[in-house]
Amino acid sequence: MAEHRVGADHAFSEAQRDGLYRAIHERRDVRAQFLPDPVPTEVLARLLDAAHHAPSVGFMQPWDFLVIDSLAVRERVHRLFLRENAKAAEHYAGDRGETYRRLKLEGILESPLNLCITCDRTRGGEHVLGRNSIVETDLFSTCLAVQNLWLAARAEGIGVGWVSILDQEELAEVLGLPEQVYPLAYLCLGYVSEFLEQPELARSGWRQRLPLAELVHGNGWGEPLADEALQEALAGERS
Ligand SMILES: Cc1cc2c(cc1C)N(C[C@H](O)[C@H](O)[C@H](O)COP(=O)(O)O)c1[nH]c(=O)[nH]c(=O)c1N2
Repeated sequence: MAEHRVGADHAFSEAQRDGLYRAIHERRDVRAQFLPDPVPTEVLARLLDAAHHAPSVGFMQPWDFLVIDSLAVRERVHRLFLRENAKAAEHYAGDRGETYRRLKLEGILESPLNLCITCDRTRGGEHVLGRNSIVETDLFSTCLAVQNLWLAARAEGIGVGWVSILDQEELAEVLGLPEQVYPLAYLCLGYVSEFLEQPELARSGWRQRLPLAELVHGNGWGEPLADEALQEALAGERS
């Protein structure tokens, strides 16, 4: 009798799995490597569809997508960024301040396309299944839509950069958002000259990836894992 492998009926083929993990590991936040080439319509449609297939609390689907190709709108958003980034820079002094000022933290004008993914906090009515205790679950859901799009974009060879150094109220005004609609993610999209191997912040010495083995606990905070083999496997994972 053939050996039964648990899950074998439902697992993807090895090549498909490799593709998924590759998208996860080689996804980057892109700021400095955008090319001006437009994102083809059918590719953009696939990315938006990937985002729309994210999980959401109570199947609320609180997201909307603003496709921003107008240079005038991008210039307005870029001005918001410059203002907020000047404020952010004040938090860092000395060498750290100099390093901060050298960081490229957005590609709003260089990328051919910007996308704002919003969260309608009222979608689904008064009571959304699963959102009784934790009201932020609509925001969490929308983050998952962002991640779906980000990974699908990597598979399509398209870079995505998230710009959060923006005043949300001013951004909402520039984009004409209704009161209940929160501008959750402002993204820059486009083909790239390269995908960096490491996060840009790691490369510039700002901050390194933490060792995974130190972040995984047993049955309570700080408890060792019962499964020592898992502990060893985690220690061997890529940095
Ligand atoms: C919610 C949120 C908000 C931001 C980011 C990410 C996320 C999840 N990141 C990108 C962030 O710096 C990046 O993800 C990490 O440095 C790790 O790099 P990779 O994404 O793995 O390349 C980001 N990057 C940037 O240059 N400007 C920004 O304003 C932001 N804002």
